[in-house]
Amino acid sequence: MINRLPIALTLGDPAGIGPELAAAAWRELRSTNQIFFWIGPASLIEGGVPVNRISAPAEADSVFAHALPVIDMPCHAPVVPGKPDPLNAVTTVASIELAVQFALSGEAGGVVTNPIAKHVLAQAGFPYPGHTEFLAALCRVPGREVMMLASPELKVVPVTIHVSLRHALDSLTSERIETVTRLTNAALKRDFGIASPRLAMAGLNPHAGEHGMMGTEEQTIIMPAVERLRSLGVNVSDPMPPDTMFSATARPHYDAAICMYHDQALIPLKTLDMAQGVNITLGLPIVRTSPDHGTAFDIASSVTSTAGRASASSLLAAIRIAIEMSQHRLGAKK
Ligand SMILES: NC(=O)C1=CN([C@@H]2O[C@H](COP(=O)(O)OP(=O)(O)OC[C@H]3O[C@@H](n4cnc5c(N)ncnc54)[C@H](O)[C@@H]3O)[C@@H](O)[C@H]2O)C=CC1
Ligand SMILES: NCC(=O)COP(=O)(O)O
Repeated sequence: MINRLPIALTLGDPAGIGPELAAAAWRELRSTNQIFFWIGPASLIEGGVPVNRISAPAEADSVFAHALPVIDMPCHAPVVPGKPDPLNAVTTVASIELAVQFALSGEAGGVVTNPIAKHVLAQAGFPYPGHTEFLAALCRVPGREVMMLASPELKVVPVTIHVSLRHALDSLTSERIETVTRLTNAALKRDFGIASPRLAMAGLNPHAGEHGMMGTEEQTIIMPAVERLRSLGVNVSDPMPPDTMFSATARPHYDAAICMYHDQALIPLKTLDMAQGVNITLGLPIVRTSPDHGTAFDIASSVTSTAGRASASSLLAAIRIAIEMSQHRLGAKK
């Protein structure tokens, strides 16, 4: 089955590597049917990549083989690569909003986001800690958002996301673990075609608490969630020692690891495979993926002066997975 619905790719922070990656991704995909369009300032696409301004996603299909389709959305302040300006936050946010609108209306197969700098948006008054929470609000499902990072070797899901470690510990509840695990289980079936998902539950403490000697959250918070999940038919492990559960011998025994906090999940994934890691938001009515890396201000440059240091591999993986997820969902509707 070929999905002809194009993917909407957002601007991200215009001073980051997003514009350069959009151009690189088009070069790589222009002769395939992995069609996407970019929502951002057409003037930022450089390096000899032809641009064709479109006004609706449906126009992307006929344009894509010859030029990068762009819904032109100018920035308010001059864009200096590597030097983010909060004045341009309004365009960054508007690009995300429009992409979500296209996905909700069925005009786009899904949304792929280029990286944003959280602190830059915060300086401009943006009230969300990241895309994940903002997208849930735009889709009117706040609190149901679940972040998954996926690579060919590993899928991880942090139960708590963009909060300090201290706050993450305080906000860890059996209810949240149960909700995140149920949504992950459902997404593995719906979006990845895994009929009977196997889930690994991480412990929180060293040695998963060592029978209560090194912490009791495994017994008081995590295990009650595990028992409830099992009563609902979810195939989930007891809390596993976090230091060994990501080893090469452990990984083949599960389809995704449920982790207690952001870095417990993202450190193993990015260490194993930052180049192909993809960030996926589960729990939304739309498909949303993103590269696993950030804005990389340290290497951002205009394409004309670039040394070509930014790799588009994670963005390409994000586009491919968005298309695959969209196909799974379209197939399920038939
Ligand atoms: N999905 C998103 O919107 C994400 C946004 N961020 C944001 O990015 C900003 C910078 O975060 P950092 O922690 O510095 O992480 P980063 O991923 O932007 O950079 C870390 C290192 O990896 C390199 N790098 C990143 N992407 C690369 C690529 N495609 N090709 C080659 N090298 C690459 C960078 O040059 C840097 O040395 C932060 O403000 C953060 O909020 C971070 C992660 C995800
Ligand atoms: N560390 C992952 C990250 O920052 C991505 O967050 P989001 O912007 O996709 O919510």
